[in-house]
Amino acid sequence: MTERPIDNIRNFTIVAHIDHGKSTLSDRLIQLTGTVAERDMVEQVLDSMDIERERGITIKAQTVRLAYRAKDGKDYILNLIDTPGHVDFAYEVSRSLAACEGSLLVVDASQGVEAQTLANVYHALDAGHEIVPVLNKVDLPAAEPDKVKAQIEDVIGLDASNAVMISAKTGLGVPDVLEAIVHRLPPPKGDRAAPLKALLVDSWYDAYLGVVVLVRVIDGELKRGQRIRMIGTGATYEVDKVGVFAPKMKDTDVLGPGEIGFLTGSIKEVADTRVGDTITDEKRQTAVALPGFKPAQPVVFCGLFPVDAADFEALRAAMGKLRLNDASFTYEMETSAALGFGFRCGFLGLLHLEIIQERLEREFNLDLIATAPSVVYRIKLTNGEEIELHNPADMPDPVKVSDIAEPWIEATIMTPDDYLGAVLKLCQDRRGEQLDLSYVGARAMVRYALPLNEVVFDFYDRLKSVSRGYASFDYHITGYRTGDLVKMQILVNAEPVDALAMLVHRTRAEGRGRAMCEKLKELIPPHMFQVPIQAAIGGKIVARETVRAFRKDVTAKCYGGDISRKRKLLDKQKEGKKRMRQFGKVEIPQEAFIAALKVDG
Ligand SMILES: Nc1nc2c(ncn2[C@@H]2O[C@H](COP(=O)(O)OP(=O)(O)OP(=O)(O)O)[C@@H](O)[C@H]2O)c(=O)[nH]1
Repeated sequence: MTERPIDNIRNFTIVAHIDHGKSTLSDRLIQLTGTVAERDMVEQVLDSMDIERERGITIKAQTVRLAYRAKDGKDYILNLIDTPGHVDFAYEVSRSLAACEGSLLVVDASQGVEAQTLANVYHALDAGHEIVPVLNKVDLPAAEPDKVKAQIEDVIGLDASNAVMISAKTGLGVPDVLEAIVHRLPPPKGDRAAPLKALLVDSWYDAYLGVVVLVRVIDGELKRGQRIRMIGTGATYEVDKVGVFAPKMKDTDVLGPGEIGFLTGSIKEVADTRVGDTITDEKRQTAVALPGFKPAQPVVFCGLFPVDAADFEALRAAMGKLRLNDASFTYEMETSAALGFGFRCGFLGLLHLEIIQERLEREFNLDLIATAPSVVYRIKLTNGEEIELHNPADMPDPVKVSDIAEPWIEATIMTPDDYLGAVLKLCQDRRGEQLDLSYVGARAMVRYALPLNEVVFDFYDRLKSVSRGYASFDYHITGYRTGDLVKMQILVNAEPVDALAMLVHRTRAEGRGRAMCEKLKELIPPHMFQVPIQAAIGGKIVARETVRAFRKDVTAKCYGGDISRKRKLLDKQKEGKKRMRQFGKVEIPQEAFIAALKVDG
């Protein structure tokens, strides 16, 4: 096999705000370089998971190697590492960036710079990337490329005078992107004669190959049969296969400096690999390890319980399978008085939670109840001990608590001026503190400090609704602050429902309690007796609603003797019952648990 000269390699990512056309451009690049035969071209090759394709979002970093003959007649290898576009998966962005030398900054010419454009481009600049601005969607009548160029220069401070103008949809200008990658992004640097040094970019479980490790070789060579050592974990393996993504996995004999590819060995579990670790040769080790990354920490927790208690083991098995490919998702067994056996699960954010829940229900055919999402609180006890609280139901007795701290974030929101008032009000209502307000053309850019607790429920949905979809949002966690937080219980028919317990700020407790009771009143069907719903802090009731008594007779409307129709209705009601949970004498529908929390107090 011919050695690939390092000067002819380009490793790059595409950074963009959601929907600005990253996937469409990736597909075009794959198509133009003939990497995938025309007949195999499924739209959006890189977004391979079903849910990713349906929701149009990218979750796992994917890689593809493009072979490109440039106008100068030279053959190049272009490695594209895809990056996820959603804030929940920001950590996956930084690992992809670390494997590359340059980025394409894709900005929708009809929308301009958005919150995630900024967040992602700053990450790329931090990673030392060379950046080529690309203005996409110039085919749209609303495109204003000159204005957007000025924005890129003013807000980001990048020279946009030679931005590439394209329409990823029609293909216009896309060949210029390939030329820009070759001529404007730098080749990697590395020493083939040096001992092996490679970055462990990502790893996942493949049904046929076992654990597959995505690597970026910095120095030396990675070969089949080589014994390697992971410096961070200390583990050693023999390399079974090395190869590249073209875009399907294809074996090669060796990966040289600057190359991105995969290796397999007798690695048992994804958990045995550490993203950011340095891979070296067992016998001839590199002197200096790479700096590595901080592991992704789950920040949002919730309980997941099977609707049918008999599904508990199936749920455990399904979670184990998902965790194989997603080390950022954590779970441990939990029991709830109301819901029985289930799991306390940790996620990177609300979207991550929804995706995992959806995959469990869809791919594993499970019916689940999710409890209130909660952030991780740090509680100082009067005896000096400090604990982390992942579940409001486990809150210690308030007399033993000296203070409670909650995570805060810094949020960047960009919005058309027309909706600024509504956006500010929303942030203010969520205990936000304004840090900064400036303008980017006709769009306002605000920065707010906000408690994460106020953001996890429905902040993003509310933001989209008050701005008619025009505001964009990005955040990062800045640290913990103590606050006047109290545990609020919800009592249904005088019984506390642990799955609905939550920590709230004292000033917001009454409003939220009232809103939850109102919402539950709508969601809990009438019973044969009155069902009081109460919100309580300690022994004090702060809100109350009542579901009035009513006898539900579904067969009343099928007068006449059609017994099969009657049976069908009764079956349907039984089916409906399965999705209910019994609390004492009261049945609460499954949807109530999340819906009750999506209320604006
Ligand atoms: N008119 C027009 N539409 C485009 C163009 N490029 C992409 N789109 C459309 O814009 C939408 C979003 O494009 P995607 O490529 O899925 O966006 P993305 O940035 O990959 O989104 P994420 O994967 O969620 O980050 C799709 O409906 C595309 O068809 C373009 O050049 N012109």
